[in-house]
Amino acid sequence: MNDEPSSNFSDRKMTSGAQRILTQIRRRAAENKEDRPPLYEWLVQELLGEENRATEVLDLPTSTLGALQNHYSSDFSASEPFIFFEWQLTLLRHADRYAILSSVEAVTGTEHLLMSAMELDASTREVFAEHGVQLEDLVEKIALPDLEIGIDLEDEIQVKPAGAGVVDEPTLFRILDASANRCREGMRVVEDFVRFGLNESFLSRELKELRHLVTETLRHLSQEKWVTCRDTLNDVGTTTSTPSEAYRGTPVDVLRASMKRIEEALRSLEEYSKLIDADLSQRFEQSRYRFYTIEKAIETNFNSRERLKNRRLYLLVTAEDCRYGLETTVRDSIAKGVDIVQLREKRRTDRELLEMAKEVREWTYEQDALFIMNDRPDLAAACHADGVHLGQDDLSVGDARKIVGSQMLVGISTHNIEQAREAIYAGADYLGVGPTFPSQTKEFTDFAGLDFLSEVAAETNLPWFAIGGIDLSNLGLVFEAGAARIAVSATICAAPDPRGRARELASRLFTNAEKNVKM
Ligand SMILES: Cc1ncc(COP(=O)(O)OP(=O)(O)O)c(N)n1
Ligand SMILES: Cc1ncsc1CCOP(=O)(O)O
Ligand SMILES: [Mg+2]
Repeated sequence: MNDEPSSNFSDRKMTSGAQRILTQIRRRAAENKEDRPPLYEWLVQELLGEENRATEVLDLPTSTLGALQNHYSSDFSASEPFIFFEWQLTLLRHADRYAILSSVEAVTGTEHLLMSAMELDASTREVFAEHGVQLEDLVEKIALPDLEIGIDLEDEIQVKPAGAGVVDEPTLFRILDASANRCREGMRVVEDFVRFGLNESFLSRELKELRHLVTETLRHLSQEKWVTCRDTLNDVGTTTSTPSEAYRGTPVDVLRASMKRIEEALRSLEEYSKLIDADLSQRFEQSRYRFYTIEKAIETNFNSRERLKNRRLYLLVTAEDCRYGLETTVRDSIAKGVDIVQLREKRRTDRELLEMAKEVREWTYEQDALFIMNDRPDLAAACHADGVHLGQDDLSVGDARKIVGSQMLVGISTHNIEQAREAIYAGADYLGVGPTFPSQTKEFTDFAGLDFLSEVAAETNLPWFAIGGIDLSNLGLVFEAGAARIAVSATICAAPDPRGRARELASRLFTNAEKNVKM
């Protein structure tokens, strides 16, 4: 069976079986452009055509399965004009829901694709009903018992009932002492991950600073008395542990558990210190909010690194600057190694821009490149782009995320190290770093230059792209400054041979990455 989890498909957790079947349909749809492809019929045909989790969940007698396969072996004509990309997006949105219902890992598999097809397409539903299969039956088969999916494991902890007046001073100190330790220990665990696992200088420093701040606040809380009140042997909490506490599958599980512990501990400190000093309580509250921000930046950091892994060549396109037109430039350059395309149009009406964006979206999708919309989160959302790029004067990351949601990539232009730090802290997925050299595409009076690239290289491993006047002649200097990724425009769009230029740039980036073992 080809149903092992795979993480490479549109950043979803999806089994390789489901991924392969969707790729197959996409190919069929691409070959069959003029027709209105019968996508649901093709999907079911593929699902029934092999042994997989869908057929396993169906669990049909051979004769019924044979009859269904027979039905789906005929030629179909579609009743609706589906665009593959949008069709797949809807299908996966529904499939993901079923995946969440069926396991805590929420890996989307062939059985979830089948159920979404039955949910979304009346004719699929009818055909299966004729063969005695109802969607509800399949849902019942895949759904975990409530106990396993909805349970809050913390509720299982047995704590001695606390009567009125039980929180006397020593008890209060014991609570504060336990929370303070939990908080500091958790912070060490997180710092270790960020420092040694992510190799992130800036975020490590932020964490360290926050740990010192919390320690400083604790110092004001007559901590010397706490230790004398400590009574570890009689602490009921030391012997109670939940199943989730004992199991940590990956370092990221360790990290996440620790981040939650820190937040809980800070909350506990905040609440119980109110009984002693309201100002100190407020400081714990501020530390908790600051930690939420750092948590988000850490999560974004490793997610973005995964999503942009091996994507090093980023092309900015403006139709009128493309010597061979927009479509040829985009398609040819992706074919030769461009991994990300940004539509950067400054003089279009919104309607024109959205139409163009939808086209670039299709071209990039067909060739597995990412598509980023410049400046406009609203249009990025409307055309289902992979991301949006923001300048220093555009919307903030937070405001853009309100429009594009948490899954879309948000990139930010930065021109000095403070802006780069701020962007990391704000949860940007990647940085544009420049301008490095004078550019044919945009006029500048000030240049951040190569030194800025070196500063960013020392500060973060969040994906960042050196930009501004980069071409084959100065690429060596850009690499020497520590860049592993570049964003370019004129050197490809205005080149006599954009394919050759893209190939050469991609090859040099690849060789550089091999040398430096950078992501
Ligand atoms: C990848 C990338 N980096 C930087 C920029 C520049 O963005 P911005 O400063 O907003 O300027 P405009 O491109 O909007 O003129 C970018 N677009 N892409
Ligand atoms: C939009 C932008 N922002 C900084 S440099 C630049 C233009 C990049 O294009 P080129 O590679 O042609 O200099
Ligand atoms: Mg901009």
